[in-house]
Amino acid sequence: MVLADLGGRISHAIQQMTNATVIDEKVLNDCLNEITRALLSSDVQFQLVRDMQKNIKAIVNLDELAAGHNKRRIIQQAIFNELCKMLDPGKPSFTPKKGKPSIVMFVGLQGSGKTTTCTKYAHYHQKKGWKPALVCSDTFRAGAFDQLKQNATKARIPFYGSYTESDPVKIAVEGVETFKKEYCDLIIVDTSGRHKQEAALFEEMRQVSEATNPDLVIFVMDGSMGQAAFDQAQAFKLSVPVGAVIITKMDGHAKGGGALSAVAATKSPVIFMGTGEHMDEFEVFDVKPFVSRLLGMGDWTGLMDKLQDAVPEDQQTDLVEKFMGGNFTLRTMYELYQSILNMGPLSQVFSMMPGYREQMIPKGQEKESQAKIKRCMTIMDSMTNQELDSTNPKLMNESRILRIARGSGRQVKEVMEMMEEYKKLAKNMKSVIPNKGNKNLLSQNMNAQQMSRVLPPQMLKQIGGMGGLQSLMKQMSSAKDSMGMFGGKAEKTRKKKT
Ligand SMILES: Nc1nc2c(ncn2[C@@H]2O[C@H](COP(=O)(O)OP(=O)(O)OP(=O)(O)O)[C@@H](O)[C@H]2O)c(=O)[nH]1
Repeated sequence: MVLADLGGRISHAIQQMTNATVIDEKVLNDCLNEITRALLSSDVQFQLVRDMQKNIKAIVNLDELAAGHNKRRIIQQAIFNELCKMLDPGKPSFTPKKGKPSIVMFVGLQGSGKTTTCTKYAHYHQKKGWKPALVCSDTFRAGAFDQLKQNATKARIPFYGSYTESDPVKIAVEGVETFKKEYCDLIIVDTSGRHKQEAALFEEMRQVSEATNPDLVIFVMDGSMGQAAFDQAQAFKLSVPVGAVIITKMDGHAKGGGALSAVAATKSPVIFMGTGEHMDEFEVFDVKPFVSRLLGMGDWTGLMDKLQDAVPEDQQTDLVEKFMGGNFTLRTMYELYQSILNMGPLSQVFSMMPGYREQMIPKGQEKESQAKIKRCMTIMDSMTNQELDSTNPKLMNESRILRIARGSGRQVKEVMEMMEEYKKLAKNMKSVIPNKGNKNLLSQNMNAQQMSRVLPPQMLKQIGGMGGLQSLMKQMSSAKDSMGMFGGKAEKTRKKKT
């Protein structure tokens, strides 16, 4: 069962229980049995599921619950807490410190997504001001060094490896020494994998670990891994001091069970998850928001963080001012597009909203829309400052349009289409801002109709048109109230991520 289905089945079981007129032993048992079946078919280890059921029953003693107690809330809370407990080993992993050299070694089976994840991890930290570097000590798979080199070059991250040296330990040590001298503060060592858990793989990992003495060993696991996840994670933990886990491919046919089992086997937390092949499809793994999302309750904290990252705080008022003041110029539209691209793939952003279902944004369509946004930005790159800052559409005469098309290498038709889109957006922006004094766009309680007018058309299409937007907004507002209880609320005192 894929992760989205697991969440769906658990929330359905809770909903069934909530619909019952009276919650008695039978209703509770039916609910817990359905959750158990869902978890087992998601490959969560049997013992973990059995313990969870036992714990919930111990907490929710229906006879002892005094009259007046809200049984539903207590049961829901117990299920939520138990799922969180399964994902929380109770101690945080080693966290590298910016400016202080740390060595992080990645281990995992071949094809788990290790090399891709090393680059994502480096890129994530680089964006936050770190100086990462990548070492390829995978001498087993032909082409491994080329892959890392290609990824690293794309992300502008320094790398080290060799086409001729066959000793992985030697390469790892040389790479680490090289980057220490260059004052890199995050030295990431990618190791080789094998298709199966083999003695040779574990011996090689042990030697690389002994020689480089990493501050943190990260076990990378394919999220679609089945029942074998527990044994696999445990085998790695027995060979090297695994301190954290990254689950990859959570976008595809991922089974939530793998994550739960890996935590139990390694007694280490999941710190990130991979949600796609692209560099930015990588998210910090926080237990409460994850379970919240699993139960279809959304992740307000993650969403707020994403929005915060996309438009830096000091520029937020600026952007809103531009919308409010009616000065929706082409430059404003450019900045808006830039923020959308900064947020990363839209499916990732929307997956944080309550009620979101993966099918809402088909993958192919998302790529097409992002490409269209980029095309528009290329066109705007060929405009003069006067054109970008003008609010007079008449300024864009034929000769200017021809010049822009030539300069950007796009067709005249595309420039005209973009101008039409701009005019529509500028008009709609004005119409949805009734109170110029109120700077808080969200507090204006826009309805779906109004919202649809200010969303770039590509974005609206991705959400599933008007119907998709309506259901999304409905679910957002109804789920907002229950968020506090599930810990998914954007806490004001939320810790700052490093
Ligand atoms: N959809 C999806 N694909 C991923 C993700 N992470 C990695 N991949 C893909 O999985 C495949 C294997 O990834 P690699 O990084 O080559 O795997 P590896 O573990 O380094 O393999 P070895 O170097 O052979 O041990 C590649 O096609 C990646 O693009 C993810 O989060 N989502």
